[in-house]
Amino acid sequence: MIILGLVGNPASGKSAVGEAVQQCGAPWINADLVAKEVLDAPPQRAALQQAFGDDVIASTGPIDRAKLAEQVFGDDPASTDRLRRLESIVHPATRQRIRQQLVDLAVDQTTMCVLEVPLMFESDWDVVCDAIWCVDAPWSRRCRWAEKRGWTPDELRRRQDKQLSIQQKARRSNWLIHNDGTLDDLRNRVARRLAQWSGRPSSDVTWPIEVSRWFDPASAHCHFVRP
Ligand SMILES: CC(C)(COP(=O)(O)OP(=O)(O)OC[C@H]1O[C@@H](n2cnc3c(N)ncnc32)[C@H](O)[C@@H]1O)[C@@H](O)C(=O)NCCC(=O)NCCS
Ligand SMILES: Nc1ncnc2c1ncn2[C@@H]1O[C@H](COP(=O)(O)OP(=O)(O)OP(=O)(O)O)[C@@H](O)[C@H]1O
Repeated sequence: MIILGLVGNPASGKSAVGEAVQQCGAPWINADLVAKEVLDAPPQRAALQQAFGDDVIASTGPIDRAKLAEQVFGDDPASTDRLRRLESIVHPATRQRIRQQLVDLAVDQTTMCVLEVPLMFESDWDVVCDAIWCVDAPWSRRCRWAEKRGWTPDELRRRQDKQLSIQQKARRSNWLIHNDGTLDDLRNRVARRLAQWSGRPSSDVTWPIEVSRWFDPASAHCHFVRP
């Protein structure tokens, strides 16, 4: 199975690229969504309550993600300590679930899947990827998209500062996507790049696209999850 990694700045369009590749027939694993499920699982809830108290999690009811975000995405060292604590609670089970999803896809003879992990390099997921695409967009657009999630520009900046810089991410990726057009432009750029990667002229691109007809899974360089 070919694993295409997606990384980039927060609120830059990684998931939009993930959805575009998924439309080409490659299942999409989104680490943010996996981590969300893990955060609500009973062992992690119990650990969170112990670490962060009733302020972020009452004994019943959902975890207050906004309050937790306030506690961990600050600029001060105490916030960084709390973020490390949160990661130590959430990351091991998240890693395990992602690994299992990859194995399941490989067992199903999937040709290609997309693995979107904001902390791709920080958590060493890059080593399982056959290629990595890095997504970025102009700051003004990202602020607009972040605002729709209720984040201020300062909140967007603070989250970004907790990650490797976009220059470091781009340097360690195979392709930097500037998400500066429409969603249709993005989708078509993705399709053209997939065509190029599979050795087809990009003029060949006509929708619908099926990556299983374009790629030979045996060409995957990483056999980590081969059953
Ligand atoms: C603090 C939490 C509850 C805030 O939830 P919220 O719904 O506001 O954000 P969401 O989870 O959708 O993340 C949005 C973006 O924030 C950034 N972000 C999230 N966690 C981290 C982190 N540990 N370090 C740096 N940036 C992060 C990423 O760019 C991510 O795409 C949540 O982000 C969390 O549980 N984080 C720890 C788990 C984690 O590291 N997830 C990242 C993928 S493994
Ligand atoms: N080219 C575009 N034109 C218009 N809207 C876009 C474009 N690219 C992304 N968006 C929108 O911007 C928002 C943020 O995009 P997306 O969720 O893909 O970012 P992300 O990088 O995955 O964010 P994060 O990792 O922080 O969760 C979404 O609502 C998405 O639909």
